[in-house]
Amino acid sequence: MAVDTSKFHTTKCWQNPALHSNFVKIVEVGPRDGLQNEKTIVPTKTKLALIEKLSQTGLSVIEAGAFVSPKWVPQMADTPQILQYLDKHSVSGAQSEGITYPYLVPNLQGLERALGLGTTNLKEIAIFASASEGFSQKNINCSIDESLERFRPVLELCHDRGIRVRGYISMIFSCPYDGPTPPTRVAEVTKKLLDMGCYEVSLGDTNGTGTPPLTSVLLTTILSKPYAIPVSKLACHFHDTYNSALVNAMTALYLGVRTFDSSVAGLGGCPYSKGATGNVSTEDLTYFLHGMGVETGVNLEGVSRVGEWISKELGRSNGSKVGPALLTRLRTEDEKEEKEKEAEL
Ligand SMILES: CC(C)(COP(=O)([O-])OP(=O)([O-])OC[C@H]1O[C@@H](n2cnc3c(N)ncnc32)[C@H](O)[C@@H]1OP(=O)([O-])[O-])[C@@H](O)C(=O)NCCC(=O)NCCSC(=O)C[C@@](C)(O)CC(=O)[O-]
Repeated sequence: MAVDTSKFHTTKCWQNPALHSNFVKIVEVGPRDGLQNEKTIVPTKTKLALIEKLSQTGLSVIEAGAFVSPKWVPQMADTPQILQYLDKHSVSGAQSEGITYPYLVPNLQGLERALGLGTTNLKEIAIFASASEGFSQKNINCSIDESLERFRPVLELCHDRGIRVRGYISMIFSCPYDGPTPPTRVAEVTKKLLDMGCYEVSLGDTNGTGTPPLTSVLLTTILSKPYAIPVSKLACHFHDTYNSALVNAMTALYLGVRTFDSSVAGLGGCPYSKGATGNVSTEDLTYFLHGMGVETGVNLEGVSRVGEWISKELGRSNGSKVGPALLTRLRTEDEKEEKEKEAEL
């Protein structure tokens, strides 16, 4: 019997009747998570061009850099110049208006470096904790509890200055140093970050070892008592190392998550998690979400062109499957149209 595939395009098979929002916010992390692991230092002008190009694709949040120690992550040493540039351009009414550009901040020193620049464009920062002790030590040189204590004055100062704070948690499923991560540990750290004043917590599958059952168990644990964290406070940050980011996103979508992080061209990796590759690409995530009948506000063709451009600039292969396929199809269609026009003359 023939299958009527047209139904697949109209039936919102993911839609849980208890959840109403049909909009997903995509947080683009390419300029930070995507570039932080590049071996050769990417010129500041390339980073700025990337941010400007991404700013024209309908994305509403673009993580722009990290005020971390330049000795630890040299690639992020020019973040002050990036913040200053974006400040000037948003003030003069450039296309970046209405877009949030958050920066990673590991401690008070990082926040003070950012505030010391005297810009008006610092609207949001992100602090980053870990669900595993081993990664916490390797990444930020302290235990999970110590990191939360370091974040307290950061949150207080941000609160005074009206700066929103997002929280990240790394190694939500497993850690290369400590092995499997208990879901209750992730739930505890999530609750602590929210209680301290983060408006949202992004759950990071840093090494991409998640699967749909693991995603389901983790989210159900966080959403259920005794944690009972509202799903609107959660975002998912899936790396695609084992090619499972989209099926995990599907699982999270079904459970009500409406914010996902991704990286143009699938750029990225974490300097302190060996073998970790990039986030799910923004192109693949956008195509998948649009195919599910979800709105994102992101222009898929536009972001695919940015993915093609940055891959060439960095001299690496494009980590997106959708971007190159879509652009090839569009070019083939254009050529066909040209030939038809010529034939008519
Ligand atoms: C947290 C520290 C600073 C601790 O590093 P430390 O060495 O323990 O810090 P310290 O307080 O002892 O200071 C040592 C030196 O660093 C300086 N320093 C201290 N703080 C800063 C700062 N903010 N900015 C600039 N300089 C700083 C400080 O001034 C001093 O300089 P010195 O006296 O030697 O010249 C360090 O470990 C660090 O910067 N780590 C960042 C690592 C990182 O960026 N990792 C990647 C991002 S996390 C990630 O990718 C995961 C995520 C978010 O995407 C989600 C996921 O996928 O899981």
